[in-house]
Order: sequence, then structure tokens, then C-alpha cells
Amino acid sequence: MATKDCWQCVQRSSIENDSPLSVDNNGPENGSLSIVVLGASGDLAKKKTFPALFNLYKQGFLLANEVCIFGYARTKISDEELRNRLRGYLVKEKDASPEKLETVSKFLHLIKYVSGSYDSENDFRLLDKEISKHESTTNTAEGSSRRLFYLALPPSVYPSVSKMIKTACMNKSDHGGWTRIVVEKPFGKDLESAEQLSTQIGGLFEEPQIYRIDHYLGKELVQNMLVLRFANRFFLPLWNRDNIANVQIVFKEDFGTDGRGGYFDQYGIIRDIIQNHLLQIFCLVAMEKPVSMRPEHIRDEKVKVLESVLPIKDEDVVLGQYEGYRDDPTVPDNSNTPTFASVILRVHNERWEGVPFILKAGKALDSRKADIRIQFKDVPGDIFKCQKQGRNEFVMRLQPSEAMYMKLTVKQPGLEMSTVQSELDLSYRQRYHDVTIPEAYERLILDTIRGDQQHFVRRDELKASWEIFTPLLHRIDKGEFKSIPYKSGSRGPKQADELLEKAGYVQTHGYIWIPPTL
Ligand SMILES: NC(=O)C1=CN([C@@H]2O[C@H](COP(=O)(O)OP(=O)(O)OC[C@H]3O[C@@H](n4cnc5c(N)ncnc54)[C@H](OP(=O)(O)O)[C@@H]3O)[C@@H](O)[C@H]2O)C=CC1
Ligand SMILES: O=C1O[C@H](COP(=O)(O)O)[C@@H](O)[C@H](O)[C@H]1O
Repeated sequence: MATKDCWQCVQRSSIENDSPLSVDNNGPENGSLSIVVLGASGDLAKKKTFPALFNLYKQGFLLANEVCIFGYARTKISDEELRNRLRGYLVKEKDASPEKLETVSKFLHLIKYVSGSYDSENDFRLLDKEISKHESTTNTAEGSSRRLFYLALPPSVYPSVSKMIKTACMNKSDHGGWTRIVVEKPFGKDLESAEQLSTQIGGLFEEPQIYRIDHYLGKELVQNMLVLRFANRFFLPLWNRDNIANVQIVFKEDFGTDGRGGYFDQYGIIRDIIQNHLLQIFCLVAMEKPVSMRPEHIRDEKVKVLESVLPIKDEDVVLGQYEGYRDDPTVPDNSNTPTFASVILRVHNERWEGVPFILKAGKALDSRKADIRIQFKDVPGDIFKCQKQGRNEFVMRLQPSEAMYMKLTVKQPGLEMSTVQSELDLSYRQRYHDVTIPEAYERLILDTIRGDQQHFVRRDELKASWEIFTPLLHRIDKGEFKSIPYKSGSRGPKQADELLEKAGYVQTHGYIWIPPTL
């Protein structure tokens, strides 16, 4: 019981009660709530946003007597048509018990559809009228209602949509209510375009109203990173250049761009994954201890470590493109866009000088996974000759099947004195039987409603992240950096493994993991 209370206090209450800097006065926790999903007919909305809202509803975080969800898009369809389109994304046919179907129906009845364009004031006034109508049906004091606008849209329309929201759809008075907007990546294509977008949106909304979402920050093990680092005595003295040889942050997908080639070709893997998802993880691994868990304290530290990253050297980069990528008719025949990249970041500060951080991401590779691998230095004066077997590693596997394990050397059980590689293993499925790990979007949307910006990217953070990658990206765009072809289903270009070795990573040999049985 005590442990549970303590955990909850760290997880939420302390953040909320203790964090005046984090929120736009945090606002009311109940009363009328209007969630507007702009781009309601799109892929992201159907696959991620609405299912996340449904899960929040199922768990009682969205109350039927308070909430109305508005889908907004250009397509002219009725409320019922939108609901029918969404139904299949909320419940799989095989799980469709009568109870589940009833819950889905109740949720779908909270959804209304408004059709309009993204730059028409009239259309947004119509949306505002619908929102006000909903607000008048709940017992909420005027102006204390909550309005959340989720931009599940391409960034090209962010400026016009933000302007329309500001002109026509803001919460009407300052009686403690709020208006917040959630924006998705890609947030710009380089430093200049990101800053331009930030200036446009920043001219309309205050920073505490803007939630730049990076869904990797909502993944369970990413959320665990600060607890792990700063609540455990084990790690505190080890987490530095004296003990750590190298760090890998890896994202792999075993499928290609799958019909998204047209979009992907304009961005490439660095903009799609590394500049945002992997760099956010990098921040949490490398940052100093924040003064407190207040969102601004955490984000201050993230900015500091980003600003300590040295310019990326050519010899620290390997780019690849899988064979068959250009077969997609929406991808130009001569595309040089990388679908794979391995980039070493070097941090110029007291803790990390000399420790390479290898950020690797690729599509159409040999497996699907995302993990963080901290490799420790060899033990000095090794008397057991265990260096031949492998180094200590601490691995956090974000997906699939959340786990963290420490690879370590132990005595081989038995009469002989010999050593063997083994592990201390925390596999979430085994350890937490009754816990359903929430989807990243679910958690992050709940944070936007609660006004907790801890897991969202602040403007200066975004700027610092683009500063790191923009020079390299410009060179790739100009064709000055070539992508090496690799076979679909492989580990990517062999040059990436050579880079890893050059960075000092020592592969473990002969390590066999035997999954525990219950
Ligand atoms: N709780 C659990 O679920 C646990 C599971 N295990 C499992 O045991 C197995 C072994 O674990 P572990 O040793 O940590 O991980 P892996 O065998 O997955 O990989 C170890 C490292 O070697 C790299 N690598 C693989 N091939 C090459 C190569 N040819 N050249 C250079 N580098 C290479 C991997 O790179 P890359 O990242 O590019 O693939 C990775 O960094 C895994 O399947 C793991 O999931 C182990 C412990 C606990
Ligand atoms: O943001 C993106 O992420 C997905 C991978 O997300 P995951 O949660 O399934 O790991 C990736 O496929 C997509 O290209 C990228 O835009």
C-alpha cells in the first residue's frame, strides 16, 4: 500500500500540485470538455487519436456528461458516417462481444462531425457554434469550459488552422477555462522552417497552450527513464564517461514505407524518427538531474544537453536506402532519401565527453524493435578473463514486449570456477500480470487535458534539436551525402556495423537468453 501511494505521488500529484510553471493555471479538471480532432478523416485520427480517446473513455477519464468530441475535416459526411468509419478501428471483429459493442456505441454517440475547410473563418464559426451548443448543455459556468484542438493534419495547414481557432473558436472568457492545441510532427523540415512555424503559432498561442506531441515520450519505458536514473542508487554513480563505453538508441522496422513513400520521400528517416523520437530518448538518457519533476525543470535540462551536442562529423554518419524503395510509384526513380541512418552524437560536457551516442533507425530491416543499450567499459584488472565473453550492458526494450535487463558476468553454476554471461531481467509481462500498458497516445492526450507539459516538446527544445541535424540534412538534400543500398530484411548497410565497431561497441558472443517460464 505504502509503495503504491508513493508511486502515485511521484507520478501525478507532485507534478500537478508542485508545478505552477507547467500549465496555463492548469484550469478546471471537470466541466464541459470539447475535444476537436481536426483532420478527422485522416489516418492518424482513425488509427491513433480516436482509439486513444476511446480507451480514455472506457477507463472513465472522459465523462459522458461532460465531453463532446468533434471530428472536423473537409469531406462532407454525416455524424453517422464518421461513427461508422471509426467503429472498425475501436473494436476488432473477433473481440466484438455485445458489451464491447455497447461501450463502442456509447462512445460513438459522443462524437459529432463538422465539415469545413482549414482556412475558412465561416466554417470555424460554425464549429464554434457547435462547441458552444455543447457547452450550454453541461452545467458549466460560462467561460470555464475546456477546449482541446488536436491537429491531426499536415503541418502545411497548421498556420491557417491555428489562426482560425484563435479567431473563431477560443474559450470565451477567462473564468478559469482553457483552450489548448496539440500539434504533431513533422514540426518543420529544418531549423528555419521549424522556427517559422513556431513563430506563426507562437504569435497566436502562449507556450503553455501548445502541446507538441512526440508519441515516443508516451511509451512506458521512456516514461520510466527518469525514475530509473534518479530514483536508484545503483545507477547514479555509474551513469557517466568513467563507466559507460557507448550508448545505442535503436529503432528498427521490418516493413518498408508501405504506401507512404510519397510523404516519406520528402522527409527521410532522420526527420521521421531520429530528429524527434530518438533524440527525445537521447535527452532523457543524457540530461542532468532536474531540480524537480516540474515540466519546466525537466525541459530546461533537455535543452542544456541538446546544446552540448557537437556538430555531427561526416565520418560519424552512415545512410542507407533499401532496395525496392524506389519501386513505389510516388517515389522518384533517382531518390537519395535515406530509409536507414546511423548517426553518432558526441556530447561536450563533463559527464559525457568521449562517449559516443549511436542513434540508429531504419525501415525494411531484419526485425521490429526499439531499444536503448548502455554498454559499460571493461572491468579493469580482469582476473577471470571474462572480457572475452562480453561487457556489462543495460538494455531497455521499449518494444515489442517491454523489458529491461542487465547483462552481466556470473559464475557458471557447478563445480568449476568459470564465468558465463547472464542477466538480471525485468520483463514487464512476467512481472506485471494484471497491468495493461497504456498506448502512448492515450497517456499523452490525458496529459493535455490535465495540463501537464512534462512529456511535450518545448519550443527551445525543438529549435535545439533542429540545430543538431539541419547541416547534415541540407547536405543530404543537396545530394552531397549518398545513401548506400541495402537488402530489404537485412541489418542495413554493413558500413553501419563497421561504424558501431569503430565507436567502440563490443558485441557479446555466445550469450544465450532463456526466457523464464511462469
Ligand atoms: N527480458 C527479455 O525479453 C530479454 C530478452 N533477451 C533476448 O536475448 C537476445 C540477446 O540479447 P542481447 O544480446 O541484448 O541483444 P541482441 O542479440 O538483440 O543484440 C545485441 C547487440 O548486437 C548487435 N548486433 C547484432 N548483430 C550484429 C552484427 N552483425 N554486428 C554488429 N552488431 C550486431 C545488435 O544490434 P541491433 O540493435 O542493430 O540489432 C545489438 O546492439 C535478444 O533476442 C533479446 O531480446 C535477453 C535478455 C532479456
Ligand atoms: O512517427 C512515426 O512512428 C512510427 C513508428 O511508431 P511506433 O510507435 O509504431 O514505433 C513510424 O512507423 C513512422 O514512420 C513515423 O512517422
